[in-house]
Amino acid sequence: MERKSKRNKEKRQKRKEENACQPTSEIVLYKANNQDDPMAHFSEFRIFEKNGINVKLECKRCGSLDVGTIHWIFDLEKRNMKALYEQCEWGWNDKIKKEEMTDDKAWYLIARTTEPECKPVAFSHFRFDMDYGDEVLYCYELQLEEEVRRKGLGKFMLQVLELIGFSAGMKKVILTVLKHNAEAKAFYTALKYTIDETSPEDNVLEQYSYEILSKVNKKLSSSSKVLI
Ligand SMILES: CC(=O)SCCNC(=O)CCNC(=O)[C@H](O)C(C)(C)COP(=O)(O)OP(=O)(O)OC[C@H]1O[C@@H](n2cnc3c(N)ncnc32)[C@H](O)[C@@H]1OP(=O)(O)O
Repeated sequence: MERKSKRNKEKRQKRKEENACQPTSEIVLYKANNQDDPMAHFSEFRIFEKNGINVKLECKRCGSLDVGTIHWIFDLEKRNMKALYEQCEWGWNDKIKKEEMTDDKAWYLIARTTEPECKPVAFSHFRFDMDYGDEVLYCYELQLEEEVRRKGLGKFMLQVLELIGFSAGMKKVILTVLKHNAEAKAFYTALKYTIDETSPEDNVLEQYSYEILSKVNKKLSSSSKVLI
């Protein structure tokens, strides 16, 4: 008994010390959002060469993207998602979507073919943000051109997002998926994303056309490394 209570006391003390060492949410988010390049620590993950795809990843704030890239991002989003949005109460609105996608908080992970073409073929719009009191990497979009799908690039990019988010101290990677987007649902399920506790549940009064999925940062403790 005595040993146990002593151990409990030690545990409580350790937890107290750990909590005292935890930076506040504001600091964690400030640091995450003020990085020059969230991929700086993961240069080895910039290249994806598999199944006939040869692309390079770059990670930039929306404000650092050139007009041509922003135009392509919106065009791909519209080609991939407009019909799905229109199948539910969300509907599609160019102006609202453009505003969301060019918000100051928006970060982009972009895959381009190698030189000399440097043609963009896939992107993710993500943000470091607070969500119900948690610091999260919110994956707003992961969009691939049709010709590069089902070759492992989506999986690779999502894993890079996890690396970026978890190493910046985010508690989870979270996203919203339309329930009738069967391909995306199969993809996130294959990558072990599960229903987030904040996902709304259908009831007799209200049915939701979307669900919120997440993957938790299991290693988040004082002993894990926040790299920035
Ligand atoms: C938060 C959001 O952005 S939701 C919207 C997601 N984006 C879209 O719906 C746009 C159109 N689709 C896409 O851009 C892509 O197909 C994505 C992002 C959904 C998936 O990326 P991909 O590169 O095609 O997937 P990837 O090849 O990495 O697949 C990994 C695994 O996911 C599963 N998977 C992926 N696509 C499918 C599919 N269409 N049907 C069934 N399972 C699938 C498989 O288990 C696959 O492994 P396998 O190929 O060894 O069987």
